[in-house]
Amino acid sequence: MASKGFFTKSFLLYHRILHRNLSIGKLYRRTLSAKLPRYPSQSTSLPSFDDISNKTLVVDMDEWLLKSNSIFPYFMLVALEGGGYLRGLLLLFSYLFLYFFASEELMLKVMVMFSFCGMKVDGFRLDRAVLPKYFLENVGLEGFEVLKKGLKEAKGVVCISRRVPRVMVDGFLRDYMGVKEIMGREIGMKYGFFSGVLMDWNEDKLAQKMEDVGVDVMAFGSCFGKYSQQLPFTEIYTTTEQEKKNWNTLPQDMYPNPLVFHDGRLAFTPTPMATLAMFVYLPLGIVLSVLRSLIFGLLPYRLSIPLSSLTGSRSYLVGQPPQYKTGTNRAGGQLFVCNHRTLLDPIAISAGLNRPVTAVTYSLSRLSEIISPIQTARLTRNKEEDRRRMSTLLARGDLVVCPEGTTCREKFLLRFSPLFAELTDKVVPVALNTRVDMFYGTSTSIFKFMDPFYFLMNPRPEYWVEFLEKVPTEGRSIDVANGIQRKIGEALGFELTVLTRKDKYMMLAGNEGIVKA
Ligand SMILES: O=P(O)(O)OC[C@H](O)CO
Repeated sequence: MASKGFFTKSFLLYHRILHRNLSIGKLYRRTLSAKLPRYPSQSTSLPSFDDISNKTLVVDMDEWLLKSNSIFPYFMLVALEGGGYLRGLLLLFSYLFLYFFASEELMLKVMVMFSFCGMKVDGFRLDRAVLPKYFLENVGLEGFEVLKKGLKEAKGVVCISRRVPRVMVDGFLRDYMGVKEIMGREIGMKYGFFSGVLMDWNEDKLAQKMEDVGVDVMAFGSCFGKYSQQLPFTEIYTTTEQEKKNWNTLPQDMYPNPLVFHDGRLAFTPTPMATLAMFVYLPLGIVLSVLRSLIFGLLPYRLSIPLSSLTGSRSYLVGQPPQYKTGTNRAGGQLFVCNHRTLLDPIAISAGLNRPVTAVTYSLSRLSEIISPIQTARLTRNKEEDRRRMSTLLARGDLVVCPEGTTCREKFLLRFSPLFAELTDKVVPVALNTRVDMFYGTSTSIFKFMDPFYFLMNPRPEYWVEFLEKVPTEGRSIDVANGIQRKIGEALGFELTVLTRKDKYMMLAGNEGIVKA
């Protein structure tokens, strides 16, 4: 009996090994052979899989979805936006120092340590507020098509990130790509803070996941070839970095969820060289920012505009500003309604008109109010009180209102709050646009009083101001507000949304955006 049992067990073991080796052999050949089902490098067509309803796709984010394999910029964003300039500088120097002799794994561990060590776990939102923009700009269209098809038709999709830690990719994959199952490396935590220690990639966890999923698993990413002996993939698709260079970048209009809001100061991808250039430029940027602030704060517009253009900034006036004087309509002044790009919008309008205006504000920091070169007046968010305040101001002179209630960096217009339409019989819509090349002049952080300085710190900040035809405010105020939103949207080529200030702050900062004075 015992020997029979022994033989049965031996036979089963032998069968299992043989079966496994045959499968491995098959996979191994596919992985090494030139006939490997490689993804066509210059084609947008998908690998030839038709019915995938019974299959699960495992997609390696770094190797399949992203065009560039360089992950330094994501760590620099965490270091700079989450930690500050000193942390960013330390990360940059350590990276440049280790670049020539450290292994990829050591570099990764050092980058994680410098970016995360000591950062608070609670409230870590960079994966939702800052990083998605940069990941999206690096998504390859060809790789994305596979993921999209998988999410639509396959039994399941698992996205894995073997290098960039899970806390960094979670927001991007979940909110913008629509992936629900995400596996990645973890970072150690202690007492509510990141320790900065990068945990090893857990191959067993992936193997376990695959076992739960079943046998029909298609893998996308070269790394899977190495692990084909342990993991039960039926097909492996790979690509090389060279091939990915020929991939197209995912166009913005194909983002599964549009990127309306994002946060963070940096307006460029912080590669090592770009970051170094930014640090070298920073002292000059600070001088420029102070100089430009003084120019606009102290000099009349006929001097400040040409002088500031000598410092590199540009303002463009599209079309003619309205030709009339203050006090010619029944309300006293003229009501200007604009979209909101930065805190400097009313100043840009005032410069375009070449006369002072008053701007109504909501949740503006006390410092911004004090240093503002034009008069500002607070709103309360109490409709009756705000109507009263705005009517009084309008009776005294020209008034600028940004009915979106918060700034938007991308080519979208938020919902226009309709109160302004109840104040006067005609309003002048103003379409505004800005361009920055190094720093964003808006934020949701506690340091938002720095916003205008950051805008003016850019090497070449630009403003476009376009005064549109006057619009009568007849009919329901909400229709008037929507009509003006549409007019400004058409002038700028921006998309209209019904999103609000609250939506923006909830998404980026996890609060309602009420700044304490
Ligand atoms: O800083 P934001 O983008 O919330 O906009 C602030 C508003 O201009 C305050 O009135």
